Amino acid sequence: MSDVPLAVPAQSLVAAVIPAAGRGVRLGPGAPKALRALNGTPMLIHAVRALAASRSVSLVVVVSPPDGAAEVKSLLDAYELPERTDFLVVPGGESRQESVRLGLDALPPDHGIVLVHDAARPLVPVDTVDAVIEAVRDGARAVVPALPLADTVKEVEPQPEAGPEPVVATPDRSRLRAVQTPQGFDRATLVHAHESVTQDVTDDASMVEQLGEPVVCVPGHEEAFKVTRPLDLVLAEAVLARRRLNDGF
Ligand SMILES: Nc1ccn([C@@H]2O[C@H](COP(=O)(O)OP(=O)(O)OP(=O)(O)O)[C@@H](O)[C@H]2O)c(=O)n1
Ligand SMILES: C[C@](O)(CO)[C@H](O)COP(=O)(O)O
Repeated sequence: MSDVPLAVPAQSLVAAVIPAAGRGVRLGPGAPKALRALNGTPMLIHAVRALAASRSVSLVVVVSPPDGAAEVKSLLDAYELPERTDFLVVPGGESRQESVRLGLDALPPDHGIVLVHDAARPLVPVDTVDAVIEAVRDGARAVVPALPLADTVKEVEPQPEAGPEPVVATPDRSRLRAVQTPQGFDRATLVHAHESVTQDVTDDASMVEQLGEPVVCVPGHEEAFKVTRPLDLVLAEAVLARRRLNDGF
């Protein structure tokens, strides 16, 4: 366990860091993934609106592609966003982990709760954002939204060449969860994790786990899926179309 004291008063301000510096290699050729359009609006703007929809989030720090800070600032100026929320843009790094750290470095001192949310999860519902914040306010150091798995999962022995991979094990699916973002943290715990863990990780909560600190899951949401491959764009636009129908415009 770390000796970082837990100090999240009920009225702590909440900041969201949105890593958006990835190239989107798995999506195929084109602009950096966060800047590609979903129904005519950049994915990043959908993600920023999704986080700023929470009345608890007073600051959003966007971590832009390394040479894209000016373009991202122009986008934030061009699209309608809630006036109660402040926005900052900082250039990102080579890995998601580095981009998140650069976002954390830019936070002003007065925000005690930090959410980290992938720009690539543009459709997360506000109820999921609020559930994560509430769990941190209730005393958790690290909170991840998560869903049970729909598929059986096999552990395999990866092969150097393409070809059949021997199965090593079939983990008990009932104990596995697919985790999403926003992941929510007591700020001091997350900063300490980013200062201490040097190993490559794929999410922020696993850095907190490496400190020996508890991480808890709250229910995630199907619409918080990550836009990773081309088919995910089709799904995202279908979700937006369904929302427009449900909203009656
Ligand atoms: N150097 C990086 C790499 C990723 N990300 C961000 O981390 C989130 C999750 O990453 P992922 O979905 O893997 O995005 P990409 O790295 O862009 O995708 P790919 O691996 O296909 O290139 C995305 O919002 C992405 O912009 C980032 O800020 N900085
Ligand atoms: C952080 C994350 O979205 C949680 O599921 C995921 O680990 C990011 O992985 P990626 O391969 O960098 O997209």
